[in-house]
Order: sequence, then structure tokens, then C-alpha cells
Amino acid sequence: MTDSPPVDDSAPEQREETATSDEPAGPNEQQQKLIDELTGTYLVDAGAGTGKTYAVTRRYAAIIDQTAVDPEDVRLFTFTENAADEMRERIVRHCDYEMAALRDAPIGTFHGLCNQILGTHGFLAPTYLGIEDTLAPTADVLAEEVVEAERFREFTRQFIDDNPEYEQFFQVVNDPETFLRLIRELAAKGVFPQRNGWYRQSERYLNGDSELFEEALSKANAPQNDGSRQSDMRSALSGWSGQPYEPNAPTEDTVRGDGKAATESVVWDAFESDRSALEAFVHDLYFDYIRFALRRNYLTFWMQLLFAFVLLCENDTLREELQADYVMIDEFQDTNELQFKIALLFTGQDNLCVVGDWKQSIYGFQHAAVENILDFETRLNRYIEELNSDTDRIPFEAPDVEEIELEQNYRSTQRILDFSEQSLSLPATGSDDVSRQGYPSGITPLSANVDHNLPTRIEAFQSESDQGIDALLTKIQDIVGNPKYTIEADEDETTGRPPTYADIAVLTRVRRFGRDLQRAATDYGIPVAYEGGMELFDTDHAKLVLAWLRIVENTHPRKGWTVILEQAGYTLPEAEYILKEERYPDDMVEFRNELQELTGVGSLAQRVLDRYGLNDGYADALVSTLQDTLESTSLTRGDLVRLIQQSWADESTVEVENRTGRDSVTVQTIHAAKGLEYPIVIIANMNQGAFPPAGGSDGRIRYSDELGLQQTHVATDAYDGPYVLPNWRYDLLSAGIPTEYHEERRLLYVAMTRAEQHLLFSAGQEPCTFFEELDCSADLLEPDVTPQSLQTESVSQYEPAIRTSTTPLRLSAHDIMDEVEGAGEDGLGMEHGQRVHDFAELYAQTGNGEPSTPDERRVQEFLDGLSGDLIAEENAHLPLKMENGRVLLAGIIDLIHRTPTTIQVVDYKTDRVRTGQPEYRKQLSVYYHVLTSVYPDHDVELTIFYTAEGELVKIEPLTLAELQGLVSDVTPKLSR
Ligand SMILES: Nc1ncnc2c1ncn2[C@@H]1O[C@H](COP(=O)(O)OP(=O)(O)OP(=O)(O)O)[C@@H](O)[C@H]1O
Repeated sequence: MTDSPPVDDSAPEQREETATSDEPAGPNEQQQKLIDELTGTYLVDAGAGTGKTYAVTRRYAAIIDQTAVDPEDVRLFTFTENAADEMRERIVRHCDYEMAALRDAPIGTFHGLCNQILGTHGFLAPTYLGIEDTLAPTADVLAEEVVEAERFREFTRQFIDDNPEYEQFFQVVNDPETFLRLIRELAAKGVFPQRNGWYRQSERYLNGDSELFEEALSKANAPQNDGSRQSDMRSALSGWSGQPYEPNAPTEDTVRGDGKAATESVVWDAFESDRSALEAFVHDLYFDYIRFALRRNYLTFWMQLLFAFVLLCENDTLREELQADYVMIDEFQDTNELQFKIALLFTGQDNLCVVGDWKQSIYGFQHAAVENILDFETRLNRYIEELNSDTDRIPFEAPDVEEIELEQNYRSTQRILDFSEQSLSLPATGSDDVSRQGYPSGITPLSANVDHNLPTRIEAFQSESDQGIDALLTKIQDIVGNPKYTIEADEDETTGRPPTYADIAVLTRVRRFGRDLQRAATDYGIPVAYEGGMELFDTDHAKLVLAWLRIVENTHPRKGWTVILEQAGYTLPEAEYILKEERYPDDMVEFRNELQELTGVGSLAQRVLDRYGLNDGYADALVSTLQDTLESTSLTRGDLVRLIQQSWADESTVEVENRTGRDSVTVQTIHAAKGLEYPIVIIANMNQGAFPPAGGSDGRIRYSDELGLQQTHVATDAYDGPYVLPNWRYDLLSAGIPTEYHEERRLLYVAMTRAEQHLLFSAGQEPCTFFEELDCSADLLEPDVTPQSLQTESVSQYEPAIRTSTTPLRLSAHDIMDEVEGAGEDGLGMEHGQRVHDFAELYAQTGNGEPSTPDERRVQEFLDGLSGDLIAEENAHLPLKMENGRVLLAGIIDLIHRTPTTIQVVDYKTDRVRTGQPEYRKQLSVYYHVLTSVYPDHDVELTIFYTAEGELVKIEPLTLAELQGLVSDVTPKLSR
């Protein structure tokens, strides 16, 4: 803690007012500039609460109000569906369009907009990577990471069996999560495998970036104190000789040199060492996993972006068709490299506007690239060059970038704005020297533009306990109703009102603290509601369901019984006796038998939870998550036991949100609080190891921009192995990259700027460096919580935010057909029809098969007469956007006959009558619209081959609008 004087918290705000909260003056000058200047490339990198989103929505409105522009001509990327909806609402308020006209406008998340194009045009996208499987629009999108993790585990087991040559890597890493994280990270960079090698410029990334590394090395290996002290890198390498490296490792003297810096020639040799075996392994694992997913008909978010990118790169006609005249991206600091490139591929003219705040870039762990905004112009030009290297994909070059600064803040008091400026230059640990890192730490000062008449308090407090929870609760009790913490009130601007619980937000860097606080608060009767990701599998609910599943599925039933008996109050010796004798209580045996009768996992979980009277939000979340997991994967109930256990071990989280709307304190992680604002913010748990969090290192095979693909350990036969030893090359190289805490500082900035009126910091007995370095002295606070009775109306309940399904309603093409008498019948029974189809499929695919009926013979003759490629039994899926949701019409095309210019659809009918033809027309029309989008350069023709007569009948397709009409007739209640 610095010795600076305590903040004078009683001084009223001193600043120039330019607008009042009641009477906003309209856009300020800089906002107006952004709204008025509609063409060209703009970068708005401005602080929190400066009205970026406010200005972007008005700019969008101004663009579409131009006569020559329609909403379809403007693509706007956001980061959540909610943000997209809110944007639409805001836009409508400022333009001549009604909401209905904006419903189909391309405003949405990267995933949403990519999914849309994949649904209509993505069928062949995998072929561009040399994958023969197609991408069905019916593919499930796995939204939950736990589900993907389970699928990936299944994949790795198979991959290990099939690829014994990669055993050395599986010796080094034995948790599939490491690989999945690595694959996701590579995908976020735009690094993709293709059948032979890597896609486009991917390989460049894998070998590291020598310029970047040199830059880092020059900092880490620069002698200190004007050359009198050794470099950080050299001191980090002391103790090298004590490491169990392979015999080929250089000696400590060699790596450390005899001067003040480490020997760089050895470092560069390590940088350039051959890593082709590692690359080949990662390639095969990555490529095979994509194929695995396609074959199981699922996609993940990152795969959606990957395929959309590939499609936009490779299909020139489609890209040109989809390119918009104007492209805007909100929250640009959260984009990863691939998203930036995708947005560029969607940009048809030099009218690009990106808006964000580098200081709020806090999603590095999800691979957001803060450099996208920090080095916007350099990256923009590099990506355009990269994408245009072989053909002109982006129809403009190196645009002039105009930067617009927004400096007025519409949220916090001036005191808070000034105070939060320090966050980006505070050291995060004792050895973290921010001044030497050459990273932006200066902030454009912001001025408050809301009329704040009341004093601001900025305080820090500390207590003798570990986390400081009781002191924090004491402070909360002190704040509520206390005139010292008066906050603004709409009804009375000058005198304000004393705060309630709901005015307070407690923000924490690590999730677990939120739950600990909630528990302690509930014990004292203080209303506190945690919002954000919860470890759903680490609850009593999940443990009981798991225990019963173990018993029912007979997978370690002993473990299951132990939990159940303990829960029922049996002592350990009693439980042991029961287990030994297998004499379980009758009611439990009865319940087990009852569960064994149930088929669905949802109903099983529900019954278990009912038995224990667990019927809260967690229960709902658990049942629906388990149900979703089983539905979207081919897992059995037995596999589910493993999944729950693994998710529990991985601390996997499921989003829950508090829906009470009662008077309770909100507790959130800083990540969850981004974009929100509260009158009073307490940044809590500022303790050692909690901010920045301790541990959490990456896996043993990892990627970094500087070093590319690296393995931290190697499997070796040295020393009469086999052993897994630390990789000396990696240790040497990583010593050349200083550990950086920039994102932690940005998190601190985000946390501070959530406060409107008062800002507090809290720590326990071992505060973190941030807390100690704050320009605000801390008071010692003696915990003195007064137990109170929790008002029922303020009891906070966890309510899981159960994801509304983004999956379209699936219908079969047959669902839109009416039954017609005589149609579909051939008088020879259903089996006859099926046999004809089977024969036709086999003959088309292989040319083999002997016809056993006249119908089959006619099919054979017909097929023999076709000159083009034959594709039999192909799945077809037509996505349709309906008034109130999305529908997917699915069917199977009997035969596609493809020539260089035409696509002929053939449907075999064994009917003896023609009465069904108008209904078949509906079915074939579905195929028509699928195939015209898959083969835009071909003429598509629909035909029915009546096998009874050998007659080929041409069918005219219905329009899309007619199909939509038919769908709405059969789905009057479609409500998704
Ligand atoms: N010119 C203005 N006049 C009045 N209110 C404004 C003005 N500009 C922005 N605001 C208000 O300020 C608040 C913050 O605006 P907005 O959410 O657009 O900021 P932001 O820069 O996107 O914030 P963040 O960086 O935290 O996401 C909103 O309530 C918005 O309506």
C-alpha cells in the first residue's frame, strides 16, 4: 500500500458539466462525427461508458436511412444474441424502419451469422479442406463445453488406438483437455489442417514468429541497471544444471554465458530446432477430430467459424454475394484473429467501422486478440494482404484508418474515472515491472458527463482473516442505509438516497469466492445473490444423481451406495457392514428397482431429486443439462457417470443467473460484470493468489505467437528410460518471454469502471500486490457481522439460465405432404418398394447387383443410360426462416445425377397410379432448393422415375415462399 494520503471522500464533485442524466444533450461532438461520417474505415477505441454502443446504433440508423441503402447492406457483429437484440431496439428508435424490417437484417454474433451461411451454403465446405464428408444443416451445435469435452475424450481414445506412432506424445500428455484447448486456440488464430498439410498460411503460425520472439527476448535478456546487473532471463536460468534434462542439453555455463546476459545463439538454435514430428501429430489429431465431428453430425462454435471462413475464402461467387457495403463490429477488443478475418471477408467496400476498448479486453483465455484493436491498422493491412495473396477477396487495399476518440463518460463520477486510470500501470506481483514492458499503460483521461452532485467514496479495507469475508459482510451492513454512501436518486438529484442491498455489487476475480461469500452471507441472513458460471456438478444434486446412476448402471456401485447411505445418516461402520453384506435397506432397493425401469436420464435425475426434495434452480439446470447431453451425443447412461465425474473434476461450469429481482447484493466475477454498472462496487478478495489467480498453467503441448507449437516435456529413452523429462528447449525459450499480467490489469480496469458512485476494495490478511499498490490507504476492519433474519422476499435463489434452444425445428419433407389415396402403394407391399430402392442405391453406387424384379430391371436400364456422376441416398436439409422461428426440412434424395452443367434429382416411385404426384412435388421442391444452393452454377431439374412403367416425369419446383406457406400450415403453433 502506498503512503498516499487518504482520499478526501467528503469533497463534492468538482467538474464541468455538459449534460445531465435527465436531459441528455444528444450525441457529443465526437459521437456525432462517427454518426455522420458513414464511408471509410473507422477505429473507435474508447474508454468504458463513453457511449460507443450508443453511437454505433445511431450510426447504423443513419446508414440505413440513406435512400440507396437497405438493412441487408449493413452487417453488424455483436458478441451476444442479447446485445444484437438490444442493438435492433436501439436502432429502430433512431431510423425510419420498423422492427419487422430489421428482423432479417444481418445483425448478430459471429457464430449466428456464420451458422446462417453454413445452414444454406455450407454443405460442401469440408471438401475445401480435403474432407469428403459433407456438412449437414441438421448438425447439432454443441453449446456446452462439457459435452464437447466428452466427445473429444471418446475421439482421443480411438485416435490413440489407430495411431500408435504418436505414442510419445500421449506419454507426455494424458489429458485430452490439453489437446482440445490447443485445437481451439489454433482455430481462433485461423490455423486449420487440411488433408495434405495445413490450410493457406497456417503453417507460418506453427513455427513461431521470430520477430515477436526477438522483441520479447531483447526485453527479457537485457542486462539491468545500466548493464551492471544480469538480465531477468539469465537469472531465471540459474539452477539449470539441477534440472533432469536429456543428455543433449547444453550446460548451465553455456546457456547463461559469462556476461550479464544469456547466450542468445543457443536460444536461437532452440527456436529453430526441428518440430516437424510435433506438427505432424497435431495436424493429424486436429484433422481427424474435425472428421469425427462431421461423421457424428455435430459442430462446435469454433468449427462453425472455421467452416464459414473456409467457405468465404473458397467460394468466390458466394462471398461476393454475401459481402455487405457496410460492416461494423462492436466490442472489437473481444475478437480473435479468425473473427477479424471473417469480418473482412464479409466486407464488400471500404466501409468498415470497429468499436471497442483495448482496456476492456479480458477474454484472452478464450483467445481474444487484444492486438486486433491495439495494432488495428497493421493487422488490417496484413490480413488484407494475406487474404488477397492469391485472388482478390477483399475488394480494397490498405484503407486510411480514421481514429475517433470518445472522451466523455456517461457512467461514473469524475473521481472514479480519475482513480481508475492507475489500474493499467499497477504491478500485479512483486517482480512485475510494468515500466519495462513497453505496453500501453497510459489512458486517455475521461471526463464525466453525467450530473453527479453527491460525494464519491473510494475506500480500501482489510481484515485479519484469509479471504476477508466477514469483514466484507460487516462493510455491506454498514453501507446499507448509511447516508455516508448516499447515491443518486432520480426523484431527488441533489440529496440522493441511502443505498439498499441491490445498489451494491461485489466483484471477484475468481469464481469460488462468490460461492463462499454467498454461503457465509446466507448464514448471517444477508441477502446476496451470486450470478455467473456455477460448478453445477459440484453440488449435492449432482452427487446424488451420480451416486444413483452408479448403482443403477452398475459402474462402481459401491461408491454410489456409500454416498447414499451416508446421506441417509448411516454411520461409517454401519455403512461398511451394509456394503459388506450387501443388505441394503428395503426402501433403497425398491427405489433402485424403480429407477432401473426408467429409460430417460432426465426422468431418472428428476426422480432422484424429487426423492430428496431438491427442486430448486440447480435441480432444473441439472436435469436439462443431462438431458441435453444425452440427446446431443451418442453417450450411454453409463458414459454419463464418467462425464459427471470428469466435469466435477474439471470444475466445469454452467451459467446460472439470479432472477429474484429482490433487494440483494449482486456477486459476480469481473468477467460476468463486463458491460454492467452499479452505484456501489466492492472489488473483493484482493488476496495473494486470488488476483491474479495462482496456478492455471497450460498443458504440456502448447502454442504461443512467439514460439509457435511447443512441448514442455519430452518422452525419452535416455538414462535407460522410458521417462518423461522437462524439455530443455522449451525451458530455455520460455525464459526469454517475460511473464506478463496485462490482462489482469485490464480486469482491474473493468472492475473499477463498473462503479457509478462509490468504489471500495477489500482484502484479507495477505493482500495481493494490486491492493497494496493502490493509491488509497487501507483501513483495518474488525469483522462484526450482525446476524439478521433473511427476509423471504430478499432470499436469493439460483435460477439457471437454461439456454433456449438455437436448434431449428426439424420437419421431414413428408410432414408437408398430404396423404392421397392410392399414392405410395404399388399393390406389392411396402417391402417391394424398399427392395427397389435398395437395389437402385447399390447399383448406382457400385454398378453391381442383379435385378430380381421387372421394376429393378427398369431402374437398371435407366441408370445405365445416365452419363454423369451418380450420388445415391443423399441427405438434404433445407433451412427456412419462418415468422416465429427456424425450421429445417429434411429428406433423403434417392439419386443425384450430376453432369458438368446440370443436376438431375431422381425420386423412384413404385406407385401404380399418378395421384400422389402433386404431393411428391412438395417433397422434390425441398430437394430443388437445397441443390440450387449447393450447386449454384448448375441447372437443377426434378424428376420422378416411375419404376412400374419405366417412365421419367419432369416436375416443376414450388417456390421457397410456397414451401414456407406449407410449413406454416403444418406448424401453426411453432413458437421457437
Ligand atoms: N451522448 C449521450 N447522451 C446521453 N447519454 C449517453 C450518451 N452517450 C452514451 N450515453 C449513455 O451512457 C451509457 C453508456 O453508453 P454505452 O453503453 O453506449 O457505452 P459503452 O462505451 O459502449 O460502454 P462500455 O465500454 O462499458 O461497454 C448508456 O446508458 C448510454 O445511453
